[in-house]
Amino acid sequence: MKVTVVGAGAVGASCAEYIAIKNFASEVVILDIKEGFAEGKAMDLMQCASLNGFDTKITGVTNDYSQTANSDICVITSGIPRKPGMTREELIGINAGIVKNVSTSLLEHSPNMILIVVSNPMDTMTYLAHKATGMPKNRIIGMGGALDSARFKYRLAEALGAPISDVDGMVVGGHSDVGMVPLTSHATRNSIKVSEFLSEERLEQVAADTKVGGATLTKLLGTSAWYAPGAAVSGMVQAIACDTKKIFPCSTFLEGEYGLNDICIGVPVVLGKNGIEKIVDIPLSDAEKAHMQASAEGVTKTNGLLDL
Ligand SMILES: NC(=O)c1ccc[n+]([C@@H]2O[C@H](COP(=O)([O-])OP(=O)(O)OC[C@H]3O[C@@H](n4cnc5c(N)ncnc54)[C@H](O)[C@@H]3O)[C@@H](O)[C@H]2O)c1
Ligand SMILES: O=C(O)C[C@H](O)C(=O)O
Repeated sequence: MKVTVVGAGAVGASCAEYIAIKNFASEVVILDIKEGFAEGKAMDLMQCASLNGFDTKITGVTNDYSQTANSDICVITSGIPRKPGMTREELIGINAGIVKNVSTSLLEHSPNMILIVVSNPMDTMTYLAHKATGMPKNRIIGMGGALDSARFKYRLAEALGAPISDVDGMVVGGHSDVGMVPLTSHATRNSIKVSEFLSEERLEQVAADTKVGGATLTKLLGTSAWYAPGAAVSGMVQAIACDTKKIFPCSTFLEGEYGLNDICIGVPVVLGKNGIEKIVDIPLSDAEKAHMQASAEGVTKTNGLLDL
């Protein structure tokens, strides 16, 4: 199993590290445009191998796509992150050109790859990769919901005073400060609905804190987060590589599901060796349906800024 990660920055390196530590891939190639940067990150990570007990071979390359040839899974993390006070959508001007270029270069050398898009604004970048490469929709997957759901579970556990392992919950919709749809009505603590433990007001606060999860960290860190994003990507890569059929909320091209068309947005999907193996249609409450519709309108507006 060969995995390529484009972008050796904060998220790309974190993702490569988690993939290596989980020890399911034979090879990880990290590619960056900055001379020597990916080579340095790869060498540093390889020097963790004996300490952390993994056999994955990690190599770094400067913009040489021939080294990514025949990758099974490719991850795009290249592009600029936001600074405090910015929205993800403001990154489109620079990141669209990068994602278009990177996705087509990857496809030239790995025609059968499954592509995971991380760069922001992620739903629009996933849509762009779809249009730029013409790849089948099951092989282009945007990462956002897996991270947002991890943040939702963190906030729920905090409010419940419960261990995170006791909590389950999912966030669908667009990966943006306003577009996320935390599915509070489906969230549980050890199969008991969280509404049995928390007031409506407290649950609204949990949802609000979840939606600004990325912005909160960006304010604290001065740039956007990387540990949980890297862990979220590595979980998705593992599900595909090991054909686990686990369900993750992912951004995927919709053709009528959830009443939406010609858009990539977060919905629950089954991940396996073919990428997105099934889009899972779950019943939403009226309020969740309305949030999903508004979220889709926001993503469509951002998609309209693309030069396709
Ligand atoms: N979808 C999500 O949930 C999620 C989570 C975290 C970050 N992000 C996004 O991921 C992106 C990366 O974030 P980061 O914190 O790692 O940024 P970073 O600045 O640390 O790393 C980005 C890397 O991309 C490289 N790069 C730029 N153009 C390139 C190109 N054409 N080819 C190859 N490499 C190129 C840069 O040299 C840099 O090393 C940002 O757009 C950020 O908003 C998304
Ligand atoms: O917040 C960001 O800009 C980065 C990422 O999308 C995140 O949610 O951490």
